[in-house]
Amino acid sequence: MTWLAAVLSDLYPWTKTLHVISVISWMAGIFYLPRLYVYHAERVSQGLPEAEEMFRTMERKLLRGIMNPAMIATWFFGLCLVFTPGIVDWSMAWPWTKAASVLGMTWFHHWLSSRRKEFALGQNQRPGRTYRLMNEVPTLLMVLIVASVIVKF
Ligand code: HEM
Repeated sequence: MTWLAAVLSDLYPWTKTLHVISVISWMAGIFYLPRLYVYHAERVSQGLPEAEEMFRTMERKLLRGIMNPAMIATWFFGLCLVFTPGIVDWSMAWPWTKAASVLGMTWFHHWLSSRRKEFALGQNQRPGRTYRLMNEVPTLLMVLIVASVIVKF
């Protein structure tokens, strides 16, 4: 065992603690930001321009201040867990369903980030209903991820 593998093994419970804390912060934003977009899209279409600036500030702070750092921390501690000896058995299905789902979650994060830039420029074309529907994407991925790591099929 290399020194790095030994360090990762010693730190395992703490790495997992930090992974789950980062996950909670990331998911809080992933579920809240599309809700903000629903209200933002609907308020603007109702002609309330004074609300526009407040929504833009809330969206920017949530994405840059919480979601981006939380996503990076989730990936960092998640990959530390992957490289911890004896944790991931790639001959099982769960690491693959988890990997596919976290890639999907990361794609969704970037999709939200692109939509934020459109809102910031006043160029959102999508109705509130689109954001309501898209809110189901992270819910489905979360179910797959949690079942993968807990059931370990
Ligand atoms: C972003 C890339 C991610 C990687 C590389 C990753 C990887 C891992 C690994 C290897 C474990 C250790 C499993 C074990 O100790 O048996 C783990 C645990 C866990 N992950 Fe992730 N993960 C990622 C993202 C996520 C996300 C987005 C969620 C939730 C939506 C999540 C939720 C969890 C939970 C709840 C555990 C603890 C399960 C337990 O042992 O009780 N992970 N992760």
